[in-house]
Amino acid sequence: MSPNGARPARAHASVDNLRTYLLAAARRAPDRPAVIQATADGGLETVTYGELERRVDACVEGLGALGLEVGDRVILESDTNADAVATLLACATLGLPFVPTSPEVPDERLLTIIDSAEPALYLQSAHGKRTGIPESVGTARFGPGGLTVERQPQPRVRRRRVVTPLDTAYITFTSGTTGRPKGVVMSHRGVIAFLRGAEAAELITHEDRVAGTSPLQFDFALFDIGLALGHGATLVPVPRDRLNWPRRFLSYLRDTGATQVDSVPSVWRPVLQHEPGMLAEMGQEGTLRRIAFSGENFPLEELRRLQELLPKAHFTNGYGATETMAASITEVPNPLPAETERLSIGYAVAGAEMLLVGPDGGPVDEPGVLGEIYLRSPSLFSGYWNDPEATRAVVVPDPLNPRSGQLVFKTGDLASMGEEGELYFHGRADSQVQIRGNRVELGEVERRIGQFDGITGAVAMILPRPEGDPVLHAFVTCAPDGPAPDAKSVVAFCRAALPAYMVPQGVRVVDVFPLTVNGKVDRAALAAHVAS
Ligand SMILES: Nc1ncnc2c1ncn2[C@@H]1O[C@H](COS(=O)(=O)NC(=O)C[C@H](N)c2cccc(Br)c2)[C@@H](O)[C@H]1O
Repeated sequence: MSPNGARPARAHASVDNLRTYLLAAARRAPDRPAVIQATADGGLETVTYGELERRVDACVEGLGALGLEVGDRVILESDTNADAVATLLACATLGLPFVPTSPEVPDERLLTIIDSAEPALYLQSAHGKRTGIPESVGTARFGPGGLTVERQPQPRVRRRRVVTPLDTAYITFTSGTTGRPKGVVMSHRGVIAFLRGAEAAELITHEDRVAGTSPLQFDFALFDIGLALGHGATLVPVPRDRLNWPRRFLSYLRDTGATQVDSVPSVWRPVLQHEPGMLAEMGQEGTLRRIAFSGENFPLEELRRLQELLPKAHFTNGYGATETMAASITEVPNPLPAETERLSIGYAVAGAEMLLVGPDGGPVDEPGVLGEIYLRSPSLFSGYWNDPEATRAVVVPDPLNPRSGQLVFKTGDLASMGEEGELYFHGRADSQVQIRGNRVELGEVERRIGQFDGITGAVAMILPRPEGDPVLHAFVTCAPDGPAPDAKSVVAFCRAALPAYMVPQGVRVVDVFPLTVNGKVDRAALAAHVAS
């Protein structure tokens, strides 16, 4: 087929594509607010669905003139805002996978991602500060008026004529805990399948204002964009400099009229510590209708405190991995019953199903027995970028029907089943370790330590030792006004309630828990504490 040098391929309006799905509201109600965001001078501005679509098309025109081929990667570096959304929707329109990243990602990590993804183009906003992009990559800046090209991408042969639902919407590089970061390749069909499944959870209506707090490279941010725009609601991206100051964070939520806040659990820690009063006031105002969290366990003591301050709000536990965007969205009772010791991750979203598989590879049917979660889902990713071996390890034949050709996602998470088949998360399979032949339940150690007077948070982990058994260590944060607990009392407190092998050898007080760029507790950083 002769190269289609003429005009770029586009997604047909009736076919699943992120742009079509997320701008549907633009057709129905162009004047409704799509994004409410901070302006440079500290004010707020509203971008309507009609204006958003105009910005998308301006960017499509700029991108379309660069001669890129469907599948060519575009690095998109930005905080979450209307122009970033317009740019990623423009990429979607042309079948250009965007690789989201954000200004606080270190240079060498960005270069690793560029080295792996071999992008055609690197995009940042008009005031982006990144330099040092390799010569082989084109560079441009995006803004409300479209693109300003600085360095043309290298010419490519264009063969593709159609953008299909199976084409890649984005590739997000996970901070792979081990070695090289893995690029999760997600198709338009996969993303939209999850967003449609999430609609059945009826989290929001078109009147909601969803505050997003995750950096663009974390697919929680992409979920926030998809959830808000997919419902014709309003996205309220929270600027990074607001997140780090509890009072400013809460003021921003109040000023923008946010009705839902999506975040990892750690976002609430400083708010609970420094501004419980202001949060309680907002709880009484009733504007904040829902708190949705994902990414890791929400420590129950912290969750209970948050619920006390927001007695009218709904709480939602979102569980799942980037490889399927997510898996389940579960309402958390408010208040949490006193006897609850573990949050439910419920059932997979509509159209998907979680299965527990035992060590023998067969299904786990009885309640209370641990198994690994396998997820059957139309939002299954296309594979890890350029890593078929890693892909084959987690995209596996359906254990219930291996001959069918059906593939499921092997999550690496352990869970047990309740009486009605709802699941309870028990941690990562690869973080389950034995101490003297006994499986250690880190969550149980953390829960026990969290009950010690004056301790506000606990993280337990197993540290390998060059010789002999791995060692169980605990890190704790304490109430600022209370006395720092001494390690011996904490160890004794654990010994009184836990089997010997689950009693930490070392207990170390830290001011705050270190966090990864995505806001999860950075366990590697804590482990380095001990090694130092
Ligand atoms: N709710 C939990 N309780 C406990 N452990 C959780 C929860 N959510 C995850 N995890 C853990 O994090 C792993 C996965 O990490 S990830 O790939 O970075 N993805 C994520 O964290 C976020 C996830 N893509 C996502 C994105 C958008 C919306 C939702 Br709704 C969920 C899972 O395999 C779990 O081990």
